[in-house]
Amino acid sequence: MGRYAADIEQAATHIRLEALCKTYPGAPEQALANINLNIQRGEIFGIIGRSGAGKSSLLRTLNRLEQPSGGRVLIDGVDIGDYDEDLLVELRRRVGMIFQHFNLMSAKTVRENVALPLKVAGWRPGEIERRVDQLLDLVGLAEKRDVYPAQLSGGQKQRVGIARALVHDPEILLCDEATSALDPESTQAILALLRDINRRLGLTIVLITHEMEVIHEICQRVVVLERGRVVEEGPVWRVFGDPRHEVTRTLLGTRQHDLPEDLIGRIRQKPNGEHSALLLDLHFTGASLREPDLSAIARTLGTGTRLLHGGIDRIQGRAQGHLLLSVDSREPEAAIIERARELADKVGGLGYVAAAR
Ligand SMILES: Nc1ncnc2c1ncn2[C@@H]1O[C@H](COP(=O)(O)OP(=O)(O)OP(=O)(O)O)[C@@H](O)[C@H]1O
Repeated sequence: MGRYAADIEQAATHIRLEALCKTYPGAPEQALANINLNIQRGEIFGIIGRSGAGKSSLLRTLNRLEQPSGGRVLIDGVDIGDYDEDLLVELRRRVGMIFQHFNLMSAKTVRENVALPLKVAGWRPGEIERRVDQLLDLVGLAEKRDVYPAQLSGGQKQRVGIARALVHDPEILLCDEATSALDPESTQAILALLRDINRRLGLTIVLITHEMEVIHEICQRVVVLERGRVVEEGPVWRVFGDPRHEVTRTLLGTRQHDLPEDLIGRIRQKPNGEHSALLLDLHFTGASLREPDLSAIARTLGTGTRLLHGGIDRIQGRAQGHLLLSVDSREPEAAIIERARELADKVGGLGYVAAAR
């Protein structure tokens, strides 16, 4: 992670959305309904939500590819809603964009693809050459400058897309599912590149994705949309570590702690005789910055305590996750949970399992 959420919170607002609404002609529902958001300068900001939640609509209002039906989009405090054609051309140079399917011209070489927006802007050939070389160096594609897109891997194509998006030295980069068409290795490489240009160029990056790993890897803050509304927003460590809205929990489903089948089969609501152990969930949300202290767990819960399932992940420098323990004790559940509170951010009993002998 580059900057952590605390630093980002102190940065200046770069993009501000005020009561933003979007209704498409003939559509029964609003695609965006009263969105209020601040995106800070230099942060990597993620937008997630189910299909049709309004992610693309939101992203596309930031460079006026979509015209809002109501509310305002302010960039550096300036409302872009009244921009005329000339100002829109200038805006789209300040706000670069990359796409899932790269949108490259297949009949043009890498160099020509990157050069095109500069040509359109009337740059002189010598200046174009210098700028294109500089950008291809930045994205690590200098040796591919004269090949055609068909000869490139997906990751390399996206590097061309990134170089092209950076030609006018934008202050904002919009990423529309930029890694969704890539294999895991290329995804990692593109994310590393985005992180690198965010740091080196101070770019504000706004991305939409259905890949939660992408948010986990590079975003500092994330917003969750549902039916055009913001249902949850916050630092990634908070939203991922302690999701509050059901939609967020569903989206994070694969990352969340799920009980394995065999354990589900063994859980009883009540202790079953002598050999029942309480199944205790220690949840580390990241809020307290605490890390699981194994000796404290053993001291507090007793030496008969076993780790059955779970694990700890790290997001933005915070340990997060669940540890599922079986606690072999005759004490009432409430007393065990009370004592366990000092061990984790949240503690809960999930039932009873047969104690190990
Ligand atoms: N050009 C359009 N005309 C009419 N309705 C549209 C148009 N574009 C989007 N919509 C509708 O607006 C809503 C939000 O769509 P949007 O594409 O912003 O969602 P999304 O979260 O990006 O979805 P996905 O993840 O499937 O790409 C959906 O109900 C969609 O059907």
